[in-house]
Amino acid sequence: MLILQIENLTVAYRGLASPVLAVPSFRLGAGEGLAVTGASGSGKTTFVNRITGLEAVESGHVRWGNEDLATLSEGARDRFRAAHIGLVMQEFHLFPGLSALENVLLPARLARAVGRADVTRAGELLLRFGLKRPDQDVKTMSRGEMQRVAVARALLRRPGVIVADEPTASLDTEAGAAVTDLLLSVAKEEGSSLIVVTHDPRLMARLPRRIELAAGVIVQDSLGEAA
Ligand SMILES: Nc1ncnc2c1ncn2[C@@H]1O[C@H](COP(=O)(O)OP(=O)(O)OP(=O)(O)O)[C@@H](O)[C@H]1O
Repeated sequence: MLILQIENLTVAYRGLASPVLAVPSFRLGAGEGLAVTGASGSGKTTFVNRITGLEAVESGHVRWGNEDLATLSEGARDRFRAAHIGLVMQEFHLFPGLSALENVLLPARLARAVGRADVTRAGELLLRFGLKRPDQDVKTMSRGEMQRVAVARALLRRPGVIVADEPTASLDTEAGAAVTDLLLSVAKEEGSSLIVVTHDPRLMARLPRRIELAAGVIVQDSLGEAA
């Protein structure tokens, strides 16, 4: 169970008058759900890339429990992410030519030896997600099916934190609703924190807390409104 605590996080690029992200203080309790919204260019991806350790925290602190991503090397951040964060991206990043099952297992295969328990869990996740053909090549799947494979892959190692960047953006209403249901129900069952970047009002409405970014600043936080 990991609490997210951000302090004085600033991301600035040379030549730009102001930082693209400036978060003086932010906290998300373990197991909580958060929607991150904001116009194009407001800093959502920048935020996600820093809290997941995909990119270095050069100014400020991003702590998950006692681990400060600002103090970790790229390799250590990668290991931290592999152990604790399940990532679902808008572009699914699946490998065509590999089956659904192999795609779910791939990150685990790259990180370590894959055991029978991993294969069993991968198959169970796919089945639960309504994908009855684990051997189907992902390149023959619909977008909704591919996104469900990507969600299954993110959940294989039971991450304490699930981060999804526009997980329903390229899906039709029905497929988007299916992916939303899966993310919410699995996060709840496993007690995982769930952070979702989204413009999708249906998805937003189902998360207990919402922040809005504008020009790199959190301009609205529904937690503050409720208090
Ligand atoms: N490497 C970079 N160098 C300069 N500017 C950058 C760099 N990366 C991002 N930016 C700028 O930072 C701002 C925030 O970008 P970011 O991708 O986080 O926005 P976003 O909210 O995710 O947008 P979208 O919804 O369009 O994906 C943008 O103005 C972008 O142009």
